[in-house]
Amino acid sequence: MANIFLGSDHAGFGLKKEIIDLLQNMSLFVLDMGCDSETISVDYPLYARKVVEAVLANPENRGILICGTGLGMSVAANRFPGIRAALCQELYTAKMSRLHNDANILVMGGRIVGSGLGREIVRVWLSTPFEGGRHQERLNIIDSWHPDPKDHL
Ligand SMILES: O=C(CO)[C@H](O)[C@H](O)[C@H](O)COP(=O)(O)O
Repeated sequence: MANIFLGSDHAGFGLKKEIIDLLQNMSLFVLDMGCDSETISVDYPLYARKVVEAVLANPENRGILICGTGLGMSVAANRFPGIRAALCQELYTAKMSRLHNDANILVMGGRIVGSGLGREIVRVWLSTPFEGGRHQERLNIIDSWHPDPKDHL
């Protein structure tokens, strides 16, 4: 299984800690790229970028980003070619984001998703494969717009 890189702002810090606990219990390699506190206000794009760079370094890598709503993190991460960041606040979207979109970053809102649901979303997201086929052809169209993602880092 891939290495998993996590990032949050202050609003996502609590849920991120829950998810790290889950992933470590699953014996996965996990790296927390910050932030480190829920009491100090920070800027989510800085943490989105750290995780984006780690995910783009190896196609096997995955990322999980958490802010208050998940919106800021998904907007920031999806600015980067090669990133397919999926904002998932329930299980169906989490499953489909892997089956159809080959999402390489999962985004959640720490002020929306509780720890029980958040853990289930992560379990489903990590265990669902990409279907390929017509979905790969659609992703190829997107990738053709920016052939080398590293040019945009
Ligand atoms: O989506 C977001 C930003 O667009 C996130 O939810 C942030 O976590 C949120 O904006 C942080 O809000 P705060 O009032 O600065 O805690």
